[in-house]
Amino acid sequence: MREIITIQIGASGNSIGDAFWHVISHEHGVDYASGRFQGTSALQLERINVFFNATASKRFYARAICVDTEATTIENLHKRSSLYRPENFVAGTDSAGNNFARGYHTDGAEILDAVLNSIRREAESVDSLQGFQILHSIGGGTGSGLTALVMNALVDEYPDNLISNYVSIPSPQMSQVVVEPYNALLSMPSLIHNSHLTFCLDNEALFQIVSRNLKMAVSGYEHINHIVALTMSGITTCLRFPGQLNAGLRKLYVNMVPFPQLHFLIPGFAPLVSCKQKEFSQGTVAELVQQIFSSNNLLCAVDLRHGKLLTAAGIFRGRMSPREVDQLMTNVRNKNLSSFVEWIPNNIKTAICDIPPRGLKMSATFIGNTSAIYKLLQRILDGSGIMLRRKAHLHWYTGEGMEEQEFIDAQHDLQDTLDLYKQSGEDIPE
Ligand SMILES: COc1ccc(-c2[nH]nc3c2-c2cc(OC)c(OC)c(OC)c2CC3)cc1
Repeated sequence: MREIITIQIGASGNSIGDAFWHVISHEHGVDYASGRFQGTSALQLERINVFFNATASKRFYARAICVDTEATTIENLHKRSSLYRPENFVAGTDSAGNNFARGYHTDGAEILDAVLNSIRREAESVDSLQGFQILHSIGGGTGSGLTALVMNALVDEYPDNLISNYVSIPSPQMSQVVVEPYNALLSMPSLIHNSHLTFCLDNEALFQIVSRNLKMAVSGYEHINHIVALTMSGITTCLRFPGQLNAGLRKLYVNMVPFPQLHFLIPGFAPLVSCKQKEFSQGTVAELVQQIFSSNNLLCAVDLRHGKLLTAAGIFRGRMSPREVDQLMTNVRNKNLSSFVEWIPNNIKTAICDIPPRGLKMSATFIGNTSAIYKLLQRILDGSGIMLRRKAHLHWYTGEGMEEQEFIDAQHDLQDTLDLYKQSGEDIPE
């Protein structure tokens, strides 16, 4: 079996992780609270080991390392569910204070060995590790700094394994901490050089989806985390259920990422409509196809029309005609050839799983590798650049052992990737 270890870091990473485990434990017939299997189909068990471990008493637990520099988040997880193994909880004694430097150099560094020991124990107990999925934000200190530290260690200790990241990206509209742009900027070198697949979860888009699509007041992160969890469930469908694809992270990477640096992926999900709109929804495949190519259903505040798709993947779930799905997806490509780069033929792939997500008859999940992502990368560059020019708040970082040069080096890394994405929309990058 090709097992994946989930590493959820910081308050945001653990909130996203808990929502993910809530969704996929139900899909696999596992009771979220107890870990007991209550499923009805062999399909739910066939590839359950990709994300879960089975205990001797036929109970299941999440193969998840839950990490934070302070104990509160971890204690709450422990109270919520027996899906998590206590030995996979790693908590520090002092928050990283919304500061990358404390997550990387001080408060995070103090718990790095404990994190790596938990990862090692899980890695040594699986049959054939395929890789990691790391869930974190880059606006806070732990999700940015400690994640970068852990990723540097992972590439050294597990050089042959895939690293995928689900990254919550702060929004200037919803900024909680003034130095979020610095933490996001400082996270980029590690994401650029050590992540193979970086799924971008842009709070700016997610807040819009909740207010505009779902017509709900944005109060907290519950709805946002559920949308993210549904999307993660869609992205991992082919890993978790048998199907026509011999699905693994590496095959997804090889087919979605034409150049190593160009691995910043935009997820989308459909349907994302309010309860009222659901009554008027036709519930057709054509509707799903239209929605997943609409910028309103993307989890990043970018417009697909402002760039070209290098590659795209569509994962359809529910009982539907494969012929109709293929025809509609082929039509999208043929009617919008200018929206796809010419230098990658056959750059759109569709997969179908007849098991729909909970509460839906059918759904579609989109993964786009588009040059339009440069706008999101530019937002991170601009947001940090404004403060850096004034050297505003730098003392919080230099006081923890960092140099201003690290900010400048991160800007150069990010600018290089941004330029490569812009170029990819015009021609084959150099
Ligand atoms: C852009 O063109 C292509 C993209 C992917 C593939 C491919 N080849 N082999 C696989 C896959 C693959 C496809 C998936 O979705 C369609 C997929 O689910 C996210 C998925 O699972 C994670 C996979 C993994 C297995 C082929 C062409």
